Amino acid sequence: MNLVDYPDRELMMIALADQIASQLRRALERAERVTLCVPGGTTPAPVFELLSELELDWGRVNVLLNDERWVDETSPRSNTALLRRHLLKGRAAAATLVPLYLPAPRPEDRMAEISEAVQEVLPLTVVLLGMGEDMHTASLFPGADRLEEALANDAPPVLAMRAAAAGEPRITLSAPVLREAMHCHLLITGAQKRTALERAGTLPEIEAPVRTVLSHATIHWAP
Ligand SMILES: O=C1O[C@H](COP(=O)(O)O)[C@@H](O)[C@H](O)[C@H]1O
Repeated sequence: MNLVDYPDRELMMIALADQIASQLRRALERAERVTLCVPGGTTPAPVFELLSELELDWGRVNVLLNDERWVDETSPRSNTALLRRHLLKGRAAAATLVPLYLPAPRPEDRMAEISEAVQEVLPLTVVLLGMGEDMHTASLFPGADRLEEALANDAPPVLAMRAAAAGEPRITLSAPVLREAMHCHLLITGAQKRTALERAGTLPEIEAPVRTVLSHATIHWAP
């Protein structure tokens, strides 16, 4: 595991935002457009705030979530709303959001459109992932209904996913799309997630889905 320990969260968020911005800048020297893929949840807002003010040709950057809860943007659970509040503003307002949620009762109702839009922005240039204490990443939850399919090498790029621990239905990128990213970062905070990360290294992917990216990712941890 390529694990970087930081003395505190603030330092970690600054270092991580700088690394992501440099990787995007370097990729923009060789490609017309690049794709940044980011998590939702409670951890990444500080890194989003820092990134949104960094110098970058944001007009050539696609921004895509790792996963979304099937709720509209008025919900406090919406990862898209989090992105709009903390990342897609300031300099980064010029980036293009590729939505993982479109209004409909179920993810399956809009899957064809969403999947087509996602495939147009692959491969991911930089993926930043989070992890839950249950060792899920994106919406690859232990015990989820389509987890085995999502972990397979021939998985479709985007899947609907349901799991007891997930609350509402989810839509998520699959494991091969995450693993094939040019640069992969996993952002983890606190003692409980550190213990969960170490445990994930000893378990099969089906029990600890985050394991699917552990050999590809730089893992950033702070207490
Ligand atoms: O539900 C989700 O959880 C994970 C972890 O979130 P956190 O609140 O523990 O930081 C997140 O990475 C994912 O994108 C989100 O949908």
